[in-house]
Amino acid sequence: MAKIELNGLAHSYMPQVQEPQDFALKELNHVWEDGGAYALLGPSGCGKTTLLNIISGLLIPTHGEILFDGNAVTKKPTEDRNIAQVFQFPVVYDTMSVYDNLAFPLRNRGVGASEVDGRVREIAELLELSDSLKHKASGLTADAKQKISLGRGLVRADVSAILFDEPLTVIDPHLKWQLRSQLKHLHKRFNYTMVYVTHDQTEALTFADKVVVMYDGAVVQMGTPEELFERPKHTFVGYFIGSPGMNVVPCHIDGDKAMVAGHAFSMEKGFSKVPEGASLEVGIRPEFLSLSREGDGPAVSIQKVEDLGRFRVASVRLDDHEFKVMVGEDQEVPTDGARLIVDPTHVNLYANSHLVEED
Ligand SMILES: Nc1ncnc2c1ncn2[C@@H]1O[C@H](COP(=O)(O)OP(=O)(O)OP(=O)(O)O)[C@@H](O)[C@H]1O
Repeated sequence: MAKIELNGLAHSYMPQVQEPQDFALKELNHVWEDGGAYALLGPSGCGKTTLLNIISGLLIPTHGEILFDGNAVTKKPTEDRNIAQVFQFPVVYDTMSVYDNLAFPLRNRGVGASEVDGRVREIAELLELSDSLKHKASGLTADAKQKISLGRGLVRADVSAILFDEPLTVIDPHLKWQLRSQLKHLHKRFNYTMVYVTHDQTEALTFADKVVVMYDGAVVQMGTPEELFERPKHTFVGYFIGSPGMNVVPCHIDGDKAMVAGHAFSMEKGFSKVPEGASLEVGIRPEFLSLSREGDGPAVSIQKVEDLGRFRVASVRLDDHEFKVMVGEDQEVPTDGARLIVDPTHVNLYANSHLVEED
């Protein structure tokens, strides 16, 4: 498998580029390690497919270059990049058996029959397709066909990378959960370099070692699921990752406190690097807020409480600002006299939507 380097990569679909907004993909410099599992996560239109198509060779970027193990492949066609691809909809040969479908990418490369057999059976076993190897693909359900597509993508061990474009979209929710875990297991076992496009955070967080969060054509953060949760580098990451997402409200700074609507939120750290004139916000995840009748937190009014099974989410109002607060099943939601208690170690400060590093 290969290390993938993206050097100064940017792409515009316009014939003449005039301003930054003309770029569907804004400048990007990244190294994706050999054997890493990367998820490209972001809302519709943020540039995920554009980036994947540049990696696969369907698009030549307007600027920059892409290297596989140090070799530039920027202008090479897909067939010369030695990659496997799995798409949103199944790509299978209906008239062939499941076995022959899985064997196809290997036979196509002239791999010997006994190696083909070993590899096909191993992948079939891991994807729970062993019992249907002799069946014709035409009679199978859409789910089973997509499993074959995944198997065809995973069957060759000598590819530079495997690229997945929303491969679980057509899959039934229960099987989706199972396949996500199987993919993770397959990655651990074979150490593939995997790039996986999705707009589903659960899919990205369970599958990937590193999640690349994209927003408006730019990568706003690349990190482990823990990093994205604990230290979102952009307010968008805070909103997008987590359910419910991070609370983000305007503030100003007074010493080591963030002032929100005249109330002080202690942050227990200094921020001397706040850019002058920037628009400031605090970001606090619902998990790090609580409600109590005691303490010196600001008084809030409870707007509604939603029961989500293992926990409840209280929506509370502090002047004009709404906060979501995660409440455990065994905790009380005070109906009157509620105060908002903030865990100061988990208050993040944002200037013009970007995280301000603490001193
Ligand atoms: N062939 C094209 N010609 C012109 N503009 C395009 C083309 N393909 C994509 N775009 C634009 O580029 C931007 C990024 O699109 P892209 O398909 O990469 O996003 P995405 O994150 O993959 O979205 P989705 O999840 O909906 O597939 C969008 O504004 C889109 O309209």
